[in-house]
Amino acid sequence: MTRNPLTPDALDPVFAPPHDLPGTLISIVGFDGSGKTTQITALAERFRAEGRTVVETRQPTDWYRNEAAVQHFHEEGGSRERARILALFAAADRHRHVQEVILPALRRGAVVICDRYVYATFGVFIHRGVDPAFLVTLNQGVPRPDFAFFLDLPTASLIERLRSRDGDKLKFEERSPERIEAIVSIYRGMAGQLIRVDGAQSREAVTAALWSHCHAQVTAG
Ligand SMILES: Nc1ncnc2c1ncn2[C@@H]1O[C@H](COP(=O)(O)OP(=O)(O)OP(=O)(O)O)[C@@H](O)[C@H]1O
Ligand SMILES: Cc1cn([C@H]2C[C@H](O)[C@@H](COP(=O)(O)O)O2)c(=O)[nH]c1=O
Repeated sequence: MTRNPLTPDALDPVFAPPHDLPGTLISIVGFDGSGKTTQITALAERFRAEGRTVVETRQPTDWYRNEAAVQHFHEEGGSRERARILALFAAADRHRHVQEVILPALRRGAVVICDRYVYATFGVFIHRGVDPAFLVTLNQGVPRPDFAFFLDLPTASLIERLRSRDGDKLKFEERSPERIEAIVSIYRGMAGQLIRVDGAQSREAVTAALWSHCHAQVTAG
């Protein structure tokens, strides 16, 4: 599979100018099993305890996930041509989710915590041979998160967690250490766009690290 490099500034044109809405957008990315769901639940609990309205959401949405071709692609893999087609669908799903869920919640002043977001589409589709510039074009105009975190873990730890959670029911990428490594390297290449957090720490330590980055600004909002 061809892997095109993602240059450090390549992601910048994807984002709209900084939003001035009363809410806060937080994205948490990382390979499957890195602890995103666990941390989103923990952060949401903390923000609610501070009296904030929180919207927990995710991309891709079920509109994308429930499509048979998508499920086949994630379970069994597929060609670069198929990946390009699904990249179009994933971008449509993202723009729809931004317009219908994220922006309305930010306008209401909510803390929106999004599992994955646009970063993950680069991880998945560059690995499958899609040109990064094409992905930038498709996804252009999405709001830049106020905070975007990357939960970084060694491949062996990811595999251990996925196996203990899902047994043998692993997806195409999850079944191969080389594929995991390739996708995680794409996330690491987005340094500068993402705040890296050591996801191998205890659940509580990861939550504390995320909280320390964002709580002051968010609870003041
Ligand atoms: N810090 C941690 N230490 C040990 N185990 C953890 C930690 N965080 C999460 N886990 C466990 O690892 C597994 C994966 O966590 P979780 O479901 O939160 O990851 P995820 O990134 O949301 O996964 P996916 O993308 O596949 O939905 C779960 O069984 C969870 O209980
Ligand atoms: C297009 C697209 C796909 N993904 C992928 C990455 C994951 O393998 C699955 C979602 O898995 P989850 O563990 O159920 O969250 O979809 C993505 O994350 N972003 C995309 O744009």
